[in-house]
Amino acid sequence: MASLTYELTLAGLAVGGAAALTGIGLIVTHRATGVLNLAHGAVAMVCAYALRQLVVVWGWPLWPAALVTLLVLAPALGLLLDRGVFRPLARSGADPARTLVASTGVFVLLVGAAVLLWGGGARDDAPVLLGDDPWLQLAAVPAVACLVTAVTRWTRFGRELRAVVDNRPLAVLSGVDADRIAAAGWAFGAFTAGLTGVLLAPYVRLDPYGLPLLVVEVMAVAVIARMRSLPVAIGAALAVGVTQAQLTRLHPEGWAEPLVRAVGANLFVIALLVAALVLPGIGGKGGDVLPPAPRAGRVPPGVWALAAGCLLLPPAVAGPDLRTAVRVPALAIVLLSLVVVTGRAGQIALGQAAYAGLGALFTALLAAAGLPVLAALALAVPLTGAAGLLTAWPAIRRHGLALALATLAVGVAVSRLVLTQPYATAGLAAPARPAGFTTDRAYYLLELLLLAAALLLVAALRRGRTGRALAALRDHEPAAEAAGVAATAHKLLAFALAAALAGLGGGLLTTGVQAFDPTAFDPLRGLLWFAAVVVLGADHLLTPLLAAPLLTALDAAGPAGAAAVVIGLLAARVGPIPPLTPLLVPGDRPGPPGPAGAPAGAGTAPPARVPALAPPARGDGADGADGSGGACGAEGSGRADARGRPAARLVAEGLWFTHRGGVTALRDVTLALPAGRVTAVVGPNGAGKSTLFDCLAGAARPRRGRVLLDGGDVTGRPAHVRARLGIARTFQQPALFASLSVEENVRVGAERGRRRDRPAAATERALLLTGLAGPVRSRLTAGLPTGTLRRVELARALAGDPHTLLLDEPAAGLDAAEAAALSRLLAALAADGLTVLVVEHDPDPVAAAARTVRTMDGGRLRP
Ligand SMILES: Nc1ncnc2c1ncn2[C@@H]1O[C@H](COP(=O)(O)OP(=O)(O)OP(=O)(O)O)[C@@H](O)[C@H]1O
Repeated sequence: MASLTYELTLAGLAVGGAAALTGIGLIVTHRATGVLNLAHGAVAMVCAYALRQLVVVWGWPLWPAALVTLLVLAPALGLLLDRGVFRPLARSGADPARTLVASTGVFVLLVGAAVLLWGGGARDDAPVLLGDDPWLQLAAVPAVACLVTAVTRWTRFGRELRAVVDNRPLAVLSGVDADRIAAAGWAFGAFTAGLTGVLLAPYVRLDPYGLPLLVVEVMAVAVIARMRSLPVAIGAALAVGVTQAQLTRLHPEGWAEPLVRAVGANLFVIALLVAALVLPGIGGKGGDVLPPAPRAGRVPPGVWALAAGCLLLPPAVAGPDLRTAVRVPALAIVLLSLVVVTGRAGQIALGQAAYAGLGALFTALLAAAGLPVLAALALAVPLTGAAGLLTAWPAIRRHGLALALATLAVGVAVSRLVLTQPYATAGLAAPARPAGFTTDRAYYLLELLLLAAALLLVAALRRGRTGRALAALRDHEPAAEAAGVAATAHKLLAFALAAALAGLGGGLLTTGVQAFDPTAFDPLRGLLWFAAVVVLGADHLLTPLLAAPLLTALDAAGPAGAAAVVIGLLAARVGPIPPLTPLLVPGDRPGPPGPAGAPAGAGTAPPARVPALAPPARGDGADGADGSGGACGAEGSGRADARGRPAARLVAEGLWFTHRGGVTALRDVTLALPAGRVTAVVGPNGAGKSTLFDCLAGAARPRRGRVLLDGGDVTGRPAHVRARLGIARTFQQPALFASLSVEENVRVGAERGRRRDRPAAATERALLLTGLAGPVRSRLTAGLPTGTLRRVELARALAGDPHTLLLDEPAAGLDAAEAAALSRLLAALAADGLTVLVVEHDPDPVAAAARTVRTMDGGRLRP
């Protein structure tokens, strides 16, 4: 028994050692470059194949071949990735999401290239580098860790590396060559990837798919180590490795047996799932979702015709056998799911293949249980949607890197723990096609019908209120929440709907090809589909219609791996070349929904006492009413308290707030905002004004104290709820939804604010009030002058019919005339009963016009 324990521990330590090497490589690359290299495993696989090529095919002696592979080839590959992909991205200031897309592209590209070069089959003749002694393999771990520690602690390079990690711009200013540091990080990361691949290949079968995915699984250890601590990564890797090995001793009887076996074989997957979903996310918050393409555009009718032609061609020209073609509409529906979740909602979704697989599995299981296949499909779709909801719940609070990892972890876990497990799929037959649709041609037409229905559904979603809210969240999450959009609910909706659509596609696919094949829903497929949709234009309905025939044709007609190489090349270059919406005509954007439905006349005009904002004289395309009307100083029509003073509508009561870094930004701040008055808070940089503002608007929660609205405690209410209660806000930097037109920006506020019953009329009124009712209403906000952007933000805030308006430095970037017009407007709105808070740096014209001006300093309001 003791010797079995020893043997198993040793085997576990060997696996854990390889995992630890992966963790070290990932952490070092991440620290030096800021990139979590998803393609680490693909580099490992390429190096393992290269060593095999040198030794087995070309007959080189083992050690020279290993030295060439690890010390020349692997670092060269790392440098190539740095120069060819990631450095241009870093220089162009690409956000983390785009970098992730590029690393997904590199992953797909390397796998495709390996399949092209060496074929897709598994090989079991990988050269063994360190013999059978696991201690030797294990010794490599502390050796590499010590090397890394010594280099980072005691060399000039290490000091510079730490300087770059701490503050890259500052390090560059003090003469550190950050590019050199990043290049070295990539070279070293690729070396460790190579070492992992070469050590692991003899123990697992060498194939282009398995090894990269194995390395994805062991990413868990780097995540557990918060991409930071080498000892934690090593400890976690060894612990999981040993536990996994020891689990093989358990042999429970009955139903638990296959489950324990599955868990025992996939403990790293479970660790990844837990690390990605349960541990606090790595990476920052906000602004790191996939950005929209800079311009949506009108698609020339010819392109739509081409797409329709591609889809209609097979049944028109091919004979009765459409074996390959039946994959196309099903795949298009799966890809359409990515248009919803990634394109419209901006969420990185790397695990979509899992939902397609679950849809296929549910359809097959329900059909096997005796349901007619269409009923099985109809039930499988909501079931998959529910699975999407369940898995999205912990994932949606994450952003960027953490979200990518969470969705990838879900994809890998579903594939490993469900789709490939005998307890879920043993003896499962593909569902028979529905009666009347048994021939390929008839089935294809049925799929086309369902695809058309799915397209119509998604088109309606995108055009409507929900689509605008999703785009708003994607473009600027804090601003969307401030406008009243419930972020969590909308993201869940996007994930669940996308999962349901992917489930429909998966169910159709498995019924179409008459086989349940788990490899069709492998996590690598998920990466390929994600990359394909992103490079062809994620937020466009045409993308799935073009990508599905392209991928299917490349798979069927091209050499194996060709589709992955093409898509991988495009995705890896997605940063350096302009974002790919090649089929769209720039600038030729159809106008947003017009004022149709808005009642004409009095219903849309600003109230007589409120002057509209003057359009700037610069001629930015805006037009509107003349701002000369004057209700200046006509404040104070709000309700009054017993002593005749206006009653306070919004009250901050003894607020204390401490930021994460330990800075106490608010110290016992009490402020009452009377209804029907403009109140200003002025103060120097760092006084705490924005923090107070965030506490009032619901973007931050005070440590102590309360926020009261009309006497009710709203301290715990989030930003979108406060917007619905009537508190609207603007931001210090204009925060707008870049992919929406001016009018659509305002419309989001009208649809989500305090009064939502007549959004078209409310939008029109806000546009008129802010001088934006002319042609500028259909412009995208990118490129508009700051003064106009501030007016769009104000219009969005006013469109929800708030009773309280919080304005953060509204005069910043305005010229004197614009600022004067703004203070006239605010005074008139206050005269109409609006409660206004203006936070300003200096007592400028806007703040000066306020009835009450309070000064803030060092987190306290002066009496
Ligand atoms: N996210 C944050 N994390 C840590 N500290 C913060 C954060 N935001 C602000 N602070 C600190 O809190 C204090 C108050 O900052 P705040 O932005 O509220 O001041 P402010 O008066 O609005 O200044 P400014 O006009 O420059 O925006 C400052 O010392 C600032 O450095």
